[in-house]
Amino acid sequence: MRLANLSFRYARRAPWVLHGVDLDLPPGTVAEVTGRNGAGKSTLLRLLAGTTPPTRGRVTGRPPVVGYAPEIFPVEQPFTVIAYLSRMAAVRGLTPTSIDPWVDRLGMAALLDVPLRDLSKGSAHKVGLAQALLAPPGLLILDEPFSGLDAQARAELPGIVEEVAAAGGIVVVSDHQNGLTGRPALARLHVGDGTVIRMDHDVLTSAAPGTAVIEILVDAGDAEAVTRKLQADGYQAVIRGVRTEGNEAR
Ligand SMILES: Nc1ncnc2c1ncn2[C@@H]1O[C@H](COP(=O)(O)OP(=O)(O)OP(=O)(O)O)[C@@H](O)[C@H]1O
Repeated sequence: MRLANLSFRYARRAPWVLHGVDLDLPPGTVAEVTGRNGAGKSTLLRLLAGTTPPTRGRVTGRPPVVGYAPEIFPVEQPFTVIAYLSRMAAVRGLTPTSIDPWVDRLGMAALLDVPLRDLSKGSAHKVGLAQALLAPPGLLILDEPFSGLDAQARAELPGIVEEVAAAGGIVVVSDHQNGLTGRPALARLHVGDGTVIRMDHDVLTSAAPGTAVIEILVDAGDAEAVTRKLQADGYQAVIRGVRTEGNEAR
């Protein structure tokens, strides 16, 4: 899946939330989105999920089955949990039994007959996660998935992420609680100043102790040549991101 020169703002004269974002997310990628409050993480997730169209630029190669669990599950719907999940299963062409494993894994058995609007915050969050997982997602977008979850569901979530990635799915998680930190190949997408910089955890942590990890800015057009030269000189060098606006790469 690829984002090409993607820009977004909420209104015509509003400031750009994201500007000129280029991003490649190969199958099996697990990425954690970081950035300060208001940086644009949830906006990026909605653009990835396709629930918000970009103002400019393109998203290509989005997998056909997208599971999206928003930060706040919309409970103002006239259904019980089981009626809602059954409908979601039917919409996706699945039988009602597709709900069972998620009821079990997320610990939702006692919630099935509860009206959505009576759910606690954490329980509503579980329903949001379950609906995103009903059909095996080629792209799974989780906005603050650990927020408000009880111990059983928290413990279950990293395994669920691994299963989706192992099946070739892309998983993108916005997570202030660092619930996936420690995963060996965790891509980090840092959102700030309207841009998204990719910092791969394994690159930063695989440096031998005592090794200095340095970041340099070069003209975007020179980035590949500079990287090859550094590699030829024996350095570990990767392009972490390109800032279209400043025409720089780091
Ligand atoms: N529906 C909206 N209409 C107008 N502006 C919005 C809307 N949603 C978000 N914004 C603005 O877009 C910017 C990015 O918001 P976003 O929710 O994507 O940030 P975030 O990084 O997810 O923040 P947080 O960490 O607080 O959840 C903020 O300035 C926010 O005020």
